[in-house]
Amino acid sequence: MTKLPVRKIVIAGNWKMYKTQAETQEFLRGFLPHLEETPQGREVILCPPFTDLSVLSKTLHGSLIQLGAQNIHWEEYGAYTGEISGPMLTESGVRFVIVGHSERRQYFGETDATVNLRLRTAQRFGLTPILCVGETKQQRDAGETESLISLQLDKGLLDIDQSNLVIAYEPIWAIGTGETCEAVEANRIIGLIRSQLSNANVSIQYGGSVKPNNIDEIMAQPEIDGVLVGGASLEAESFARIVNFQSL
Ligand SMILES: O=C[C@H](O)COP(=O)(O)O
Repeated sequence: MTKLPVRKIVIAGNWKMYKTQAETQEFLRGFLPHLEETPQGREVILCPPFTDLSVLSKTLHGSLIQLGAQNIHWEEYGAYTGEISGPMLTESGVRFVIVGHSERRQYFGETDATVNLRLRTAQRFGLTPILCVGETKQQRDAGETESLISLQLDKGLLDIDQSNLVIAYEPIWAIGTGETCEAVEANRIIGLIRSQLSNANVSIQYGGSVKPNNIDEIMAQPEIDGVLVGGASLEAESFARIVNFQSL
């Protein structure tokens, strides 16, 4: 299948709970010059901790990089200690938000129902959500990958506008482990995800131990429209190599 031009290439760095503001400035000094070599049409997103959003928003104004957040609450305001709202994010210059990352599901009790609420709210405030789905090693070994992902999509995407959405397939066993899912297998699962969508033009990323040495092969796969990068997005040179991947 040929990639349609309407499917955007979306490359996002998820910094998780890494980088102070000073470290962020240092990263940008090393990273920004590399964007001069970035081919047109690639959407580059940084999703830092909340405390870095304002500083990034000011520094990145007018650059190719878009800002993303790692979470959004479904209420506009209220007594929700530790959460953040849509208006707070948009005021900080945020355009994208990661929803349903496996670390949120595993450590913070995120369910498909709360994922759906967060997705709806992100869209209500004009943000583009990046919905994460993926299976554990145990679920893969039990042959449950396809049914699990199908359920995550069914419940997560209830009443969601698929014209303003990015999906990330992140097999949990490949996150932070150095064990990448074979590119061909990631392509197969992403094809299945696409077949379940009402809008075939949704950009679908792969995430899980994406590195400079495997990015070209991953991006050569016809169904894969981008990557969601954890560890390798923390270092300027390695994230620059990923953003400036070579088409095979
Ligand atoms: O959101 C990013 C993913 O969790 C991937 O993390 P990783 O690249 O460190 O494996």
